[in-house]
Amino acid sequence: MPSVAAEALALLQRGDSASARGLIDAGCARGDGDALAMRALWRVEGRLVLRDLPAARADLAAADTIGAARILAGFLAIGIGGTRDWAGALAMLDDWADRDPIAAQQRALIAAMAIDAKGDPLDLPMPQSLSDNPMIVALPGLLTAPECDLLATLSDRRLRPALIFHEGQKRFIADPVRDSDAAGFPIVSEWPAVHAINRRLAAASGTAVEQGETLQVLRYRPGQQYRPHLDAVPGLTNQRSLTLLIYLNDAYDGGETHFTRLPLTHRGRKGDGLLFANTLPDSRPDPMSEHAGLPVQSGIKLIASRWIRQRPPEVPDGFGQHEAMA
Ligand SMILES: O=C(O)CCC(=O)C(=O)O
Ligand SMILES: [Fe+2]
Repeated sequence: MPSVAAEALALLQRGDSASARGLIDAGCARGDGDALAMRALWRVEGRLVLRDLPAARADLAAADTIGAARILAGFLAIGIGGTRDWAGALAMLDDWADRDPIAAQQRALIAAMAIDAKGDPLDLPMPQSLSDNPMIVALPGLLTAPECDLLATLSDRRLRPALIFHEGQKRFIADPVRDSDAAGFPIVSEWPAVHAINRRLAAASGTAVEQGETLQVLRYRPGQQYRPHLDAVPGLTNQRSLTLLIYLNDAYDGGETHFTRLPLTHRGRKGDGLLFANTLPDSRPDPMSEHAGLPVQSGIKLIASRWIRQRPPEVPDGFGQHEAMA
C-alpha cells in the first residue's frame, strides 16, 4: 500500500492539491508520521498552507520518523519555530544515534569539536592576510577533514546544476556564469553538525550566524568553472559584504580561486578557509573583489561557499530561496 505521502505527491502531480491537502490533514489527525513530516515541510515552504514555523516544529515533533527527527534536531540547534536549544538538539542526536547513522555521525563530529555549551567555537584559526584592499585572508584548518567529508556526503545526493532565477522568464535557468553543480543547506537541511560549522564560520568572519545565507557546496568536474564575477549584487539594500569559502578536498588539478584584478591566485588545502570583502565602504560592490573559480583540469573540486550579509535577513531562508537573488 503506498504511503499517505506518496499518494499525496501523486495527487499533487495531477494538480489536485485540495485532495492532497485533505489526505495529509487526515493522516496528521491519525498521527501518521509521514503525513506530519510532509505537512511540516509545506509549512516551512508556505506551499498549500500558510508558512508557519512553530506549527512546522510541532508537526516534526509529533512525526517521530528519522526524516522528521533530523530536521527537528536542526530546528532546535538553530532556533527555528521556537527557542534555540543546543542541548536539546544534542539529546535528540543521542536518542536517534542507534537508528540513524547520520545522527551517530553528527554526534561523533560534534563531540570532537572545541565548542561551548551553546555550540560556539572555543578557538579559531589565525588569519593570514593575503590582501588589504580588498580584505582577503586565509583561514588555515577552519574545518577538520571529517567535517569536510560530512558536507561532501550530505550534499552528494542533492547536487544539481547551479540555477539562477530569470526575472524576465520568471523561472530558474542554468547559470551562465557558474557551470558547477550546487547543493544548498537551507534550514530544513541545516542539521546540528552543519549548524555548528556555520557558527564557526560566523565567528571566524566576525559576524552573527544569522547574517549568513544558506551554506552551499559546489562541485566542479573537469572543465567546469565559475567565471569571473562579483558576489555583491548592485542595488541590494542588505549587501553580501563578505564571502567565506572552504576547500573541501584535495584530489584535483587546477580550480584555483583567482582574483582577476589582483596578482592573487589561491588554493587552500582540505579544510582551509578563504574570507574576503565584496563591498566598498558605501556598500556598493567593490570591482576589485572580482574573482573566479578557474577551470578544473582533472579530478573533482568540492568547495563550500557562504555569502554573508550586512545584517540578518527578516525571515529565515526556507529552501535556498537566496538563489533567486543571484
Ligand atoms: O570555486 C571557487 O573557487 C569560487 C567560488 C565562488 O566564487 C563563490 O562561491 O562565490
Ligand atoms: Fe564568488
